[in-house]
Amino acid sequence: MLRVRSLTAVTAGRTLLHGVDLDVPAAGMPGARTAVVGASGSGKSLTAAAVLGRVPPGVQVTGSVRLADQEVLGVPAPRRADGSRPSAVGQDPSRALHPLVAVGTQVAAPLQALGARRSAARAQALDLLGAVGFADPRAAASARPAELSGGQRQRACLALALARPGPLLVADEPTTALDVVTQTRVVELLRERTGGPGQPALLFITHDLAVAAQLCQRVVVVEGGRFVEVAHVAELLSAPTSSAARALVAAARRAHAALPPRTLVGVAP
Ligand SMILES: Nc1ncnc2c1ncn2[C@@H]1O[C@H](COP(=O)(O)OP(=O)(O)OP(=O)(O)O)[C@@H](O)[C@H]1O
Repeated sequence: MLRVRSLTAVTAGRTLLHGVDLDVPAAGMPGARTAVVGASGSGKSLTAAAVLGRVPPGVQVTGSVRLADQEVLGVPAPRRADGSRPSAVGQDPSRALHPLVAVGTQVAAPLQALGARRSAARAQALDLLGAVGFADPRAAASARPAELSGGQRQRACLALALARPGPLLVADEPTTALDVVTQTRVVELLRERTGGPGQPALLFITHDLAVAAQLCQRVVVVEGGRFVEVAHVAELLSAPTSSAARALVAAARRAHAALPPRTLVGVAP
């Protein structure tokens, strides 16, 4: 579904991404939920930005990003053909939400655009808001984004991204502003709604290998703008080969040990 080749990002003579390659298979195939994991500043968000056509000004990218067989490098997602337009949930939810429009109206809009009647779209939007963890979906639906907390806005963005059908969901640290319980719920939701037949594939960006391991079958480890290891999550946890992967595994194990059992499933003790 997604094929990135020789992706290089340069700014002011500094190379930020060194010709990286990345594949995310179509939903229903092994690896349809793939995580890019690395320390802060390693190049994760730039990779996601290149896939979404949102590279910051002053950063030049070269190489190839093919999504559903279309070359999309440098083309912002809204300007792409339907079949090659990914949906996104990111670190900064204010980018995705219109500040003046009620959240429920925003989540219902793509459902209506797909042909649902207004009342059906509204009901589905309430279901999605409930699924992302709003205890009172009606109150969330009638709120403007500024009336929500940062974590609530992030969940509203996730509901919006799930309402938009697409070949790929790019989720860049979508759980950072969330408490552990809500984080677990959002990870479960992403596992239910991505990667299966008829669902979008998932490119999941995180610094937290433990979260990636709960959700994704394949992990790509990034360090200093290079993709240093690609492995099945179980292989990576049991036998990491790069120093970056070993550090991530050690950090995930420490976090796992510090949290109650079952909070982080999928990471061996
Ligand atoms: N607009 C920009 N101009 C110049 N350098 C940038 C720009 N955006 C990112 N960088 C640099 O590119 C490198 C990779 O940044 P990126 O945002 O991809 O990191 P990251 O792995 O997502 O980190 P984090 O987990 O902290 O979000 C960093 O060294 C960063 O300073």
